[in-house]
Amino acid sequence: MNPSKTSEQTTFDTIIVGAGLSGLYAARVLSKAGQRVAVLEARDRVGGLTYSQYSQYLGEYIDLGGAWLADNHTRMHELVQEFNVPLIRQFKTGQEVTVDGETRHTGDVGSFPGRQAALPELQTAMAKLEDALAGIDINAPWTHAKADEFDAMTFAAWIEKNIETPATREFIATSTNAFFGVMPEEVSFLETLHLFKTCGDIIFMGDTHTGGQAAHMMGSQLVSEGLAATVNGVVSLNSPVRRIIQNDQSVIVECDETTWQGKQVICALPPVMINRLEFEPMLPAYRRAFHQRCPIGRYTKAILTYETPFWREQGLSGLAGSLDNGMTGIFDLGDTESKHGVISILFGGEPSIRLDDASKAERDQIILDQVAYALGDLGRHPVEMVVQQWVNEHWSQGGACSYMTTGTLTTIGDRLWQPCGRIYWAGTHLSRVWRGYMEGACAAGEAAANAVLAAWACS
Ligand SMILES: Cc1cc2nc3c(=O)[nH]c(=O)nc-3n(C[C@H](O)[C@H](O)[C@H](O)COP(=O)(O)OP(=O)(O)OC[C@H]3O[C@@H](n4cnc5c(N)ncnc54)[C@H](O)[C@@H]3O)c2cc1C
Repeated sequence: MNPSKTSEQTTFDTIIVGAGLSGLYAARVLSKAGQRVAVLEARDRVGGLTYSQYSQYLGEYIDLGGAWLADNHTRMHELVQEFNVPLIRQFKTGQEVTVDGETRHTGDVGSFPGRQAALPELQTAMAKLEDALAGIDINAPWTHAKADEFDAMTFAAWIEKNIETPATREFIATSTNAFFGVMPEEVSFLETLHLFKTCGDIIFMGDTHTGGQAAHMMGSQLVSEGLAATVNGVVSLNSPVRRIIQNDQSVIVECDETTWQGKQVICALPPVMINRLEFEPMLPAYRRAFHQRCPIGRYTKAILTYETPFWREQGLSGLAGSLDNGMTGIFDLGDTESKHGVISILFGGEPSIRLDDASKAERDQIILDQVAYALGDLGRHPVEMVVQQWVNEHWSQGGACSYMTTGTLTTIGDRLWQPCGRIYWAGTHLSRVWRGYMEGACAAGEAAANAVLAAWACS
């Protein structure tokens, strides 16, 4: 797929930087419209934050990045069907577990076991949050009546001000850790509201019936591979982009040993990765400020495989959460007929921090301890265990979502979607639906491609 490694220029209509779902979806829209496209990817694979490995033991793919879909992830569902990617409804028969240190609380799925102290104030807290959410315009969150106040405070500050019970505070605080890999102390409250609003609401995001955790793929990277195979042009792997030069007529995109020319470029990278690129001329100050004020969250995900789904025999569903931030969540990845057991355990935001700098042995021990506390001691003996620490991935620097710090949305929010000359922007962080999710990545890619096509039609 790579053009020869020379300094020869290769000319396309649009150059797309990044072969994650967003870049590839943009490539799909442009290809269908008849454009010739080059997608340049730094890694030796497509898919970005979707990354699948084949398990010899299970005879199927396991996912170390994005996997779950809500029923209203329409673009992703179409792709899943088109590329025959296995999709399993979330198994949820049996009891749910909440661990608090080594103590295990059990209850019906959705009954918040172990969270009794949080429940009396939970309804009031949720009503306050819903109230704030109601005023958010997805296309212009900076127009909220309290935009300045909300953007000057972190989500943690809002929780502190509005929720009295420590247990309820803790419960609400887990949401950004879990859904975006971001601690409430790190993110603007206005930005938090926008993130939630693009996904529907906070309850729907964690819902296992039709919401954010309704069904999961076994092989999400197959979607990106399918998209890459249908690009009208080139997908060039091992091609880290270093510099983007634009003038009145065209853009030149430089990799280490190749140079690409196009009429415009779509940059489909998270801001932390855009910060590493050189632009000539320099990007406007507001755009540089945005990229500097939009870090990415922390996610570590592990998949553990067992001879049998032993927890089911004990009446457990395999769904588990944590009261003390020991981990974020455990999910059973099997279907009702599964012979083998397979679970996913996620450490998002705060729970991920203690894994980030741990040795491999310490990290694995923490993971196995958490599984054992939730599902029992048999959890210490997986047949296979694969761990992905996204903060330590050179070409991602974290996951799942880029988030804006305080004061960013209100100062530069209204220009986030604007192209800078011939440079257009994509990536899930710019989506108006399901920001931070695979659906959001596709939607942002589609929006950027449509903007390119609109400009093309006028030229
Ligand atoms: C552990 C984990 C679990 C998740 N779970 C879910 C889930 O269940 N459901 C869901 O919907 N979403 C989930 N997500 C989020 C989802 O995977 C992402 O939102 C989505 O894949 C992001 O796509 P993207 O194209 O915007 O960005 P990315 O996937 O980050 O794509 C950017 C691409 O650019 C490349 N790149 C970087 N720098 C350069 C450069 N200089 N030159 C060329 N290429 C470069 C990268 O290698 C990458 O391929 C999860 C993410 C993680 C990490």
